[in-house]
Amino acid sequence: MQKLVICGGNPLHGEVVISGAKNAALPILMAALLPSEDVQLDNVPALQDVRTSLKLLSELGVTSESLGPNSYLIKPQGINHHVASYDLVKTMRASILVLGPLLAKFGQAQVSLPGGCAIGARPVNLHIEGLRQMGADITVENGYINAKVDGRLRGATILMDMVSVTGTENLMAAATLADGVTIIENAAREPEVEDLANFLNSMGADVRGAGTDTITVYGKEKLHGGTYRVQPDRIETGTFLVAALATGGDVTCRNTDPSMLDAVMKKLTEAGATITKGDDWIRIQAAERPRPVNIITAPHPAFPTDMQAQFCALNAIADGAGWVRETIFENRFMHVPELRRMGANIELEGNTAISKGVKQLTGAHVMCTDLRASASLVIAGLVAQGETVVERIYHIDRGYEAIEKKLSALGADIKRVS
Ligand SMILES: CC(=O)N[C@H]1[C@@H](OP(=O)(O)OP(=O)(O)OC[C@H]2O[C@@H](n3ccc(=O)[nH]c3=O)[C@H](O)[C@@H]2O)O[C@H](CO)[C@@H](O)[C@@H]1O
Ligand SMILES: C=C(OP(=O)(O)O)C(=O)O
Repeated sequence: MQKLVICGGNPLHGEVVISGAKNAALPILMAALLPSEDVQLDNVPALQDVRTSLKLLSELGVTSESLGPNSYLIKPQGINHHVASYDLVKTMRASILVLGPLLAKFGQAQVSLPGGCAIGARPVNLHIEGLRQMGADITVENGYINAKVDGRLRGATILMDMVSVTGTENLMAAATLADGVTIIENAAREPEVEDLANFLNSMGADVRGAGTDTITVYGKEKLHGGTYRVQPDRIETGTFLVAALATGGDVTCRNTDPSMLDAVMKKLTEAGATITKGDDWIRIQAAERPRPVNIITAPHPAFPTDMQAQFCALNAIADGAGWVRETIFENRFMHVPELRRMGANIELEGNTAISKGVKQLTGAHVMCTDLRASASLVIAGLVAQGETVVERIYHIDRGYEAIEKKLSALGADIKRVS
């Protein structure tokens, strides 16, 4: 099994090019089965989750052709199978995003229940309830969601009980081929939802209001093909910004979008960073030991849960006490015991991680438990004294393209070993 070996202590300096967003690319790939013509997707990140998505699509009968390292031609004409099996769904929860598009286009879908994962139970009841309101007949048996509808899904007004990102995306994508108008209330406002809406509209869909809490979709009989560029990854950007500040560096993230990162940049500034930005870049300069910050995760535009683990690593070395409260997932502090192995002084009280910053972390063997927990361990390794060995890095490869290469180019001493 591969590991990352990091010798900490080098401040990060230079420029890093940000990849396309995992959490935008995955729903877009699944929605690429909706049209009746080919779709070209650009700026698709080279990630394990993308390879899993292409495999899932290929099992359905979608063929894809690589047009370069980050571009694919998706050909949805050959779909002859409507089942997303447990073997693939268990490795990537976002597989659930195939449910809405398959049902809308073919009137049937069988998708394995994703089940719980390290960060929480993560049920999909809102996806199922919304599709039922659109006329689908859905049963859950033997670990599979079996969905069918006679004819087309029907437009409906759906009030979501909770804000759900993939729930909103599944219903929005399904609604593009429904008969009539669908209104999704209490919709997620995450930038990835907007990116999916823009992609759907580029194929002739009529989706309005994405980025607000009410999305209206005017259903069409069919969608056409096209070309679309996936938005930059705001979480990868945020991760590099935190790594730069933690190491006392000076880093510019290129090919990104600062408008998606207000809450993160606010906390970085509170932590003592100087931030400058342009339309598609952000520069962070560290001046002193980071100051501690207090964070509450919440749906966009508030602070993203996908960035809290990285800030736990930052607070661990900050000059004073700070806390991080997680309100989205019930078990998203798996990184804390690992950070403690490196000398961090962090206490867990319910859903809050309270940290008393230490001057120096020390290298240790640590283990990844989930994607962003892995990122926090890498950041801790970059600042720790001595060698840190990060194990089970398949988690990090789900969501960070060539992380060790990008960090090495910024001056980090990091290598991947088998
Ligand atoms: C592929 C992708 O885009 N993943 C992101 C997406 O996950 P995902 O879309 O799975 O997360 P949700 O927004 O759905 O989850 C938010 C909360 O709602 C709950 N819930 C959700 C659906 C449902 O049917 N019932 C229910 O109770 C969840 O358990 C969780 O407590 O948004 C999360 C929250 O920003 C991010 O951390 C993930 O990186
Ligand atoms: C939790 C995440 O992803 P997923 O929903 O795919 O597990 C993430 O991107 O941080």
